[in-house]
Amino acid sequence: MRILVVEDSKVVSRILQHLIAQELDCEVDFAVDLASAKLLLEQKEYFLAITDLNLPDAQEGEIVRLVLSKQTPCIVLTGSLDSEQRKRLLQLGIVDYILKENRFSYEYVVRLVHRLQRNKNVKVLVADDSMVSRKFVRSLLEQHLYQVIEADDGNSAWDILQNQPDVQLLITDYNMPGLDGFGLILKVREKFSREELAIIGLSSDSDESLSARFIKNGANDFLQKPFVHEEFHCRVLNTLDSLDMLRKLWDQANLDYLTGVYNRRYFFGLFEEQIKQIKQKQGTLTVALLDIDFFKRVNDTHGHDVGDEVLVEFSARLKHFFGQHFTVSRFGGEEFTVAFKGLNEEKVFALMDKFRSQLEMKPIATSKGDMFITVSTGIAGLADDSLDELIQRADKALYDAKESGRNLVCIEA
Ligand SMILES: Nc1nc2c(ncn2[C@@H]2O[C@H](COP(=O)(O)OP(=O)(O)OP(=O)(O)O)[C@@H](O)[C@H]2O)c(=O)[nH]1
Repeated sequence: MRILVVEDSKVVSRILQHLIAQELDCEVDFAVDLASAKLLLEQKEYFLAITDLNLPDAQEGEIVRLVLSKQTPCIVLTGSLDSEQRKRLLQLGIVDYILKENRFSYEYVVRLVHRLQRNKNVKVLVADDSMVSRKFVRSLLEQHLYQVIEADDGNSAWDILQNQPDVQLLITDYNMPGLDGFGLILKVREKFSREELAIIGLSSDSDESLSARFIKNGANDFLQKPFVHEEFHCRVLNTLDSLDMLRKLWDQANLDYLTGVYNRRYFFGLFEEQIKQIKQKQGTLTVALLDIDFFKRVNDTHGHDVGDEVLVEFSARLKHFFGQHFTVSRFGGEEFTVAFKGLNEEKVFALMDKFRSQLEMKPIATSKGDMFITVSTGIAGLADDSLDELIQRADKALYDAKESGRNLVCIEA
């Protein structure tokens, strides 16, 4: 990714250069006037440009028109801006303008660029029965490079969310025929948690209690129509930053830091809950407990880092083999579980034995060369006991597999 900075002040260029190098993974070209910016824009393709408004050879903001004529998103960084200039720039379709006021201004620029990089992969659903309003919101979102999907009422928004669960932000109007904004949010929050989907409510209704009601019903934020560009973008930016933060927190709490598979805490949280339903419906749950054989030798012979590499690749294989349909977790050290809902012990045995033999045949590539490893596995099916007791029974079967020579799968006796 390549960024163009057009700035005649050496101090500002240096600050930007420093912050970009620290925070962003991209290449940067600097131009000090319109002429050199023109040359660069003819030679190279830019993800976006950050430009000063007044340059030594172009005092009237010509640089903005030039950048936009190349279909390059443009952020204006300027010392001052009157309300006429502001209006004109927004109408031209710049991403945003930032006043050079203090260090937070430059940090905001970098945060914005960072966000724009990610926005290309962020889907936003806009639900509004007014086409004019929908198109306006779409145009604002597209200036910030989001992928935009439109729905003209609450019910079609709900259908889209069912089919496209990777939508990260829903922007919904209040008054819509059929299912209104509140009805939609209530339905959505039954299925999508705050880590999965963020919601911003919109309304032109003058009822002043609407914003609080939207938020109490599960929206993250609310915007009163008509709104100005800047407020819209700041709120979307903040909402998505909070979503990212929540997701990071969720990952830290539920995923194993080394291998990225679920951790013990997630496993117990999920199955303590599910076990009740499985028992009520007389369903089946089988757990396999896996332990890499002689793993201590890998660490002792090649070092802890190589041990880590083996754990990472072992988890990746486990996830690849089972992860699409079943729950793979790391319980700690070199011990893992796979939980199989709806499969009995015999079926799980067949799957685990296939995994075991594939692992034995294909060495793991590490920085110290290829390594053959094997795994022992114990299997137990849910009976009339607790999750802890189920794990203990799988552990006993694992002990049998180790005692019987390792590289084996055993079902509880
Ligand atoms: N590299 C690495 N090693 C770990 C990690 N967690 C635990 N271990 C090591 O895993 C090893 C487990 O060894 P043991 O429990 O003695 O078992 P083993 O050598 O696999 O032998 P068996 O299980 O009896 O086949 C120990 O050396 C731990 O230090 C980790 O996150 N990274």
